[in-house]
Formats: sequence, C-alpha cells, structure tokens
Amino acid sequence: MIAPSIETRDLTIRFGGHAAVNSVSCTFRPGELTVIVGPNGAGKTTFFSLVSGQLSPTEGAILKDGRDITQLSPSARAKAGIGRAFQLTNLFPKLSVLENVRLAVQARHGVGPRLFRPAAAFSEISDRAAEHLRATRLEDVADLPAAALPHGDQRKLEVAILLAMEPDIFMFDEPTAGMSVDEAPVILELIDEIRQDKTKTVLLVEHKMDVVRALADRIVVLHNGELVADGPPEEVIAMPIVREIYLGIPAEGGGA
Ligand SMILES: Nc1ncnc2c1ncn2[C@@H]1O[C@H](COP(=O)(O)OP(=O)(O)OP(=O)(O)O)[C@@H](O)[C@H]1O
Repeated sequence: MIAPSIETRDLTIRFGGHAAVNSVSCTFRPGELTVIVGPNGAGKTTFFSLVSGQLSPTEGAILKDGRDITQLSPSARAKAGIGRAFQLTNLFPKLSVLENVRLAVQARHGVGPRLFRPAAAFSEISDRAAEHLRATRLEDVADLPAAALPHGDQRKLEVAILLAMEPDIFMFDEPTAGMSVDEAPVILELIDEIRQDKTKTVLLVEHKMDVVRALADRIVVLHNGELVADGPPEEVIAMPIVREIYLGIPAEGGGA
C-alpha cells in the first residue's frame, strides 16, 4: 500500500473545556481524494487548521511523509507542500489577477539560481502564471485588480494561487461556496483533475452531497470533534450513524 502523505495521531484541540477535534487518528494517501463531512460545528475547519498549522493541537501529532510537522509554522508547512485554499485571505486586493498568481509562482520557485538571468526567469514565471489562469478560466480578467472580481472569480483566483504553489497536499474548504451554478463546475473539474494526479493528496470539506458523491474516493465523517466513520463513499453514506447525524435521516428500527 502507498505510504501516507499525511497522518494525524490522536489529534486533539480543546477550546476551554470543549474538544473541537477529539483524538482524531487518520491517514491520507497520494492519489486519493477524501471528503470530510459532518454537521455544523463538527470540527472540520478546525481539523483543517490543525493540519495546515493555523492552530496548534492540545495533544497529538501530524506527520507529513512520515516526518513530524506538529511544531512547524503554517509557512513552513506550506513550504513542505501543504497547500490550503484560503477563503480570500491570501489575495492582494490591489494587485492584478495575473500579479497575484505571478507572486505565488515566484514564491514557489524563488529566484535562486535564476538570479543572473532575470529576463528568462521573468518570462518563465509569467508563462506558468498564465497557464494557471487558463486552467481556472481567468485569462479574460488577468489585468483587473483582484478586488474588482466578482466573488466566484475571487474563489477561482484562490485556486489559481494554490495551483501556482504546486503543493502535494491540496486542502479545499467548501471551494464552491457562494459560487453560481455556472461557475462551480470549473472548480470541480479542476479538483477532479488534481485528483487524477496520483502524486497528489486532496482533502475537501464539503456539505453538498452531489459534490461529495461526484468527487470522493473516500469519506471521513466528523461528529462532535470525533471521527465516527471512514471508508468508501457508498459504505459511509449507507451507515445508519451517518444517515442520522449528517443527512438527518433517523436510523430505522427505532434505535439511536
Ligand atoms: N477559535 C475558537 N475558539 C473557541 N471555539 C472554537 C474556535 N474555533 C472553533 N471553535 C468551536 O469548535 C467547534 C468546531 O468548529 P468548526 O468550525 O471546526 O466546525 P465545522 O465542522 O467546520 O463547522 P461548519 O460546517 O459550520 O463550518 C465548534 O463548536 C466551534 O464553536
């Protein structure tokens, strides 16, 4: 079996006395798209923040490719290949769409050995940025300031920035939230493309069941901070506990 790219061991965070994520042990592997589901307040976003480093656990550990990264800062984790799409918080609003993506490409590749041939480096960076804009269908708005984009295009820009950072772990938190019906497919197709790259691990928090069904190789269910189910989509969706707590369908037979 392929070695896990991300592993959490007894991952726990308490706010006051409340465990928002409670002893979650889970492994994620390259070539696999896992959707994390659960009711509001289940701990999904908190779990993401623990993995990407915005929050530090009260207990437990996070490993990337077998290395303990629990103490690493968010930026060190990003350098280590953990890429999280942030809901609009890492855009430079006054810079153009293209500049936003160029900066991400530059941050990923640095200047390094190219320092002495800036013209070549410049065009290479621009080419890559243009490629990410094409992939996210943002070429036509490349020269607009990020702040001028409608919400759906800003969300696409986040994805373009994430692509530019070339992570090996992609984390998306409700990537199509607030998008119109004709905008969402572009993002979902892109996520599907990333999923097909067997070197990438994709984690997705999603509420919409049609999206979950379309993309998930595996579903992890969180409830009250605990991992209550983990498996192939059809199996997990059929589990009575999942139908009850996530879909709101009472378990048959008058049981719990
Ligand atoms: N910084 C914080 N301080 C205190 N409590 C927090 C903090 N962040 C999250 N929580 C609590 O932790 C629990 C899990 O929240 P979280 O946002 O991770 O849930 P979620 O599954 O992502 O929910 P949603 O689907 O609504 O986004 C909630 O009870 C929330 O109130």
